Amino acid sequence: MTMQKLLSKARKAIQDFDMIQKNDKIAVGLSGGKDSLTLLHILKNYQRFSPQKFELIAITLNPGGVDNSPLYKLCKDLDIEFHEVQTDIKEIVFDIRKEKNPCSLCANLRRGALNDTAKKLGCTKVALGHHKDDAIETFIMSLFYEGRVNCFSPKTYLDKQGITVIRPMVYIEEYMTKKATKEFNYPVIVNPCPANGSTKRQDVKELLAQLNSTMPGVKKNIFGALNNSEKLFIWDKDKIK
Ligand SMILES: Nc1ncnc2c1ncn2[C@@H]1O[C@H](COP(=O)(O)OP(=O)(O)OP(=O)(O)O)[C@@H](O)[C@H]1O
Repeated sequence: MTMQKLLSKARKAIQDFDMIQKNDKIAVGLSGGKDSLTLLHILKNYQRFSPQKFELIAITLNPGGVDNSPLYKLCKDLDIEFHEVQTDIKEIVFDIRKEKNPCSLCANLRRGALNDTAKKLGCTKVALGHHKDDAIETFIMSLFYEGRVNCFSPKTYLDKQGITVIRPMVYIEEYMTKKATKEFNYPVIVNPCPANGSTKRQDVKELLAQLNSTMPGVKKNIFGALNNSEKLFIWDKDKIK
């Protein structure tokens, strides 16, 4: 039942944003966290009935010193080609650059290494495990911390690398990835990051949960606004003049 629900939401997002084309080779960025493990499982199932035939592989970037052997086993069981790339991201972020706000540098380094590896392996697409709650949180973080109306896109073509990033789980709520993780017993790799859980994203997540309990529907409305570009009423001086 959980897989059927996940598949129906993923299929809708894939179709709404035209994410997959015939003969695509898609690399799932597999962190070993619940979200990308769920994504890998969804795409493996989706492959069976997708109208566009595509190849699927998984890439894991090791930030340094993580035992990812459970991911090798999982991919073997699912019959998915698996690539682990050793990196020195942890050393660069924490020992060399000694970043006070490590998350954005770490995310940039991971994104670059993942896209480069996918390109080298002949992939046309990279799939990331961002879900609906990530989108709502990112939208609010941009507004609150940067004063911008902005969010990541469900599909982005990167012309430098010639690769397209897709996020097939943008209609899937986080609670569903937690449920899938329990139900299918995914081999979750504990995130070794010292900043894990104490980030701005965590603050916004908690704030939204509080708001949503006192004002039910808040998260639904934020997500609705994100999907309604025609109703973006902002003060445009040139148009108002
Ligand atoms: N070390 C990594 N190797 C490969 N892909 C990664 C790695 N870290 C992150 N990604 C990809 O980028 C996405 C977003 O990264 P982020 O750190 O926000 O993860 P997350 O929201 O905690 O998700 P997850 O539960 O999959 O770790 C992940 O879902 C995954 O697809």
